Amino acid sequence: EATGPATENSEANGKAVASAEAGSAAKSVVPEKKRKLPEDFVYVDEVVPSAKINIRYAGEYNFIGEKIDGYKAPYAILTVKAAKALKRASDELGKQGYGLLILDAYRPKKAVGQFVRWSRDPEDTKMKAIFYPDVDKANVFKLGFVASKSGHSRGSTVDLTLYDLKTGNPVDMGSPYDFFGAISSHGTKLITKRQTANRNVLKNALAKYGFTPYSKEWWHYTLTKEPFPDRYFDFDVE
Ligand SMILES: C[C@@H](N)C(=O)N[C@H](C)C(=O)O
Ligand SMILES: [Zn+2]
Repeated sequence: EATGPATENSEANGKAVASAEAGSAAKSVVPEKKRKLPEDFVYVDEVVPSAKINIRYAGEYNFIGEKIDGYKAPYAILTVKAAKALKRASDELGKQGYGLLILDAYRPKKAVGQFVRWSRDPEDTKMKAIFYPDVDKANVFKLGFVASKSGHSRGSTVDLTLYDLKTGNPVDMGSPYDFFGAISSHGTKLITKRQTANRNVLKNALAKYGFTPYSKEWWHYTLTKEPFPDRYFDFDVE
């Protein structure tokens, strides 16, 4: 049995998932979508209605422990092209009994700016025990766990996992979302065969519809033929 950090089904992550699922009860407090998105962008729930959405950076349960700049509401936004590809992957996964749980999508540049400022403050280790117990936060960029120019800001990168359509529970991927450590890499030997198989279900479906995985983070995928390969956007998520 692999040892390591708590998985998505564990108590720590259960809190986040519970809050995601409480999302339906709390819908009235989620601000109405108010932004006319830039051309070629779309709210993901309007293209992939079966997806659950729990945008961690719009709340406090994330590696910093604060709401992140530019996330004014917990919406997932992507380019139309990426959202449509995700819909095709989701339809295929649906036949295998899985739905998608989206944890981050388009990320404004100002959010990345906050990540950079956070990494330079050694005093602030509020979420270290949960998200980066074995890593010095000053090194999260160098180690590739966070990017100072993130694909997320180009609008065709998504962080996501699977949930079981029968139970509604997230699938066990062997390490929690945004756990910065070797156990989050594709191909790690630190997880069980079942957990590896679960990661591969997600990877194979997304690869089939044009997404490239990221070796260090099982949850992070970029549309290979992205429509804005050189543009980094900064409009708010709202
Ligand atoms: C921070 C994490 N969720 C992530 O997305 N990491 C990649 C490397 C990024 O910041 O683009
Ligand atoms: Zn990511």
